[in-house]
Amino acid sequence: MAANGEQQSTTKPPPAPSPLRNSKFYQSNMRILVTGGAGFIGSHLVDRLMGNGKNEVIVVDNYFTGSKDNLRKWIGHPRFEIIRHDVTEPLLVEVDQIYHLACPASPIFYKHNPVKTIKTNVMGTLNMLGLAKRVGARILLTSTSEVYGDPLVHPQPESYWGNVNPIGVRSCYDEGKRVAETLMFDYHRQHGIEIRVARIFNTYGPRMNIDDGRVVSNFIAQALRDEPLTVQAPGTQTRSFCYVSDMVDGLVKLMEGEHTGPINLGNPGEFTMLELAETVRKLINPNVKISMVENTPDDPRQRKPDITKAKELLGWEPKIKLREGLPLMEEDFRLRLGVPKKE
Ligand SMILES: O=C(O)[C@H]1O[C@H](OP(=O)(O)OP(=O)(O)OC[C@H]2O[C@@H](n3ccc(=O)[nH]c3=O)[C@H](O)[C@@H]2O)[C@H](O)[C@@H](O)[C@@H]1O
Repeated sequence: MAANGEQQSTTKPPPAPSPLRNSKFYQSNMRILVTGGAGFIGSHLVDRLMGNGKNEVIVVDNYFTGSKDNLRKWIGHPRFEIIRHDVTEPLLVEVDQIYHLACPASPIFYKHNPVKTIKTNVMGTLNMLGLAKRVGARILLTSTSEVYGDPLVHPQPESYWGNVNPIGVRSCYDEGKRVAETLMFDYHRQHGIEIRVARIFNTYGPRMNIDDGRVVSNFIAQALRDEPLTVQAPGTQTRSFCYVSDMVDGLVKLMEGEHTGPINLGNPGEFTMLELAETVRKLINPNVKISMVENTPDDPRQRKPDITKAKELLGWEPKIKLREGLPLMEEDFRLRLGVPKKE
């Protein structure tokens, strides 16, 4: 281990990138693959990558939770391509960078077909690492705060190994992402692949599926529909919510920087679910009720990122506070649900 806690590559140099990169007539545009690019975070990342006016972006998605609608503005653009493909099957494309996001992230979706979830994490990551090795691409994995399980250390630094139930209903995702991280580091050590590992904490913003099932989208949709906000018991469990544009900044900085990670990306502002419900109620609909409902097994009791590494190594920290981000998401949900703001 190096002094900063990162794993060092012990063997081969990285595979050579395409000869085009070193040729006299160098292509200035990067070819970037985004798996899960039609999803919530993926589509915001695509906007950022396309926005620099040079990159060519290829999206791969099986549309289980993603939607072409999220990419509407890029469809037909000469530097943009979209492929309906499931990452559990191999893929061959010539690219320079791979952002590997593909996997359902909301507990109700990842628990819906747990065998498929773990296959996506394990075989999907193997396939993308195989592609990175073959074409000499740098690959970034979006891992998750769920690798810390129900954490006994608070806040969670990257050096914490976690407290995960290996046979619980969440393990298809938690353990799946843990294996995905292992595969990333094994390919790095054994084959010299250039890797980047981000551990993403709860993220929210426009384009989340309205019936995604995660807490911020649930509360906003419920407040707009005049339905009670469903706080899962005990309501004192905490989460830290990062606005999606901050998250995308962090992902791009990690990919472009020199550090393999793992690096936590999240907003350290910590709230109980009851506090979140109160905030949403005050902001959107003061008449709405809060109802306490049953929780699901193994729900982490506390979660807050230690972002010292992200600050020091990437010069990144989130800018948007929950109170600033929620209204932006409210606006998007109002449009999609057809609920105009009352004067
Ligand atoms: O939002 C995310 O980015 C994260 O969402 C999930 O993690 P989790 O923290 O369980 O997300 P939620 O389903 O939004 O639950 C957060 C908390 O809110 C509570 N909750 C959820 C839904 C609801 O209607 N009411 C409610 O009180 C849950 O009990 C839990 O304590 C995923 O497992 C993570 O991979 C993902 O990074």
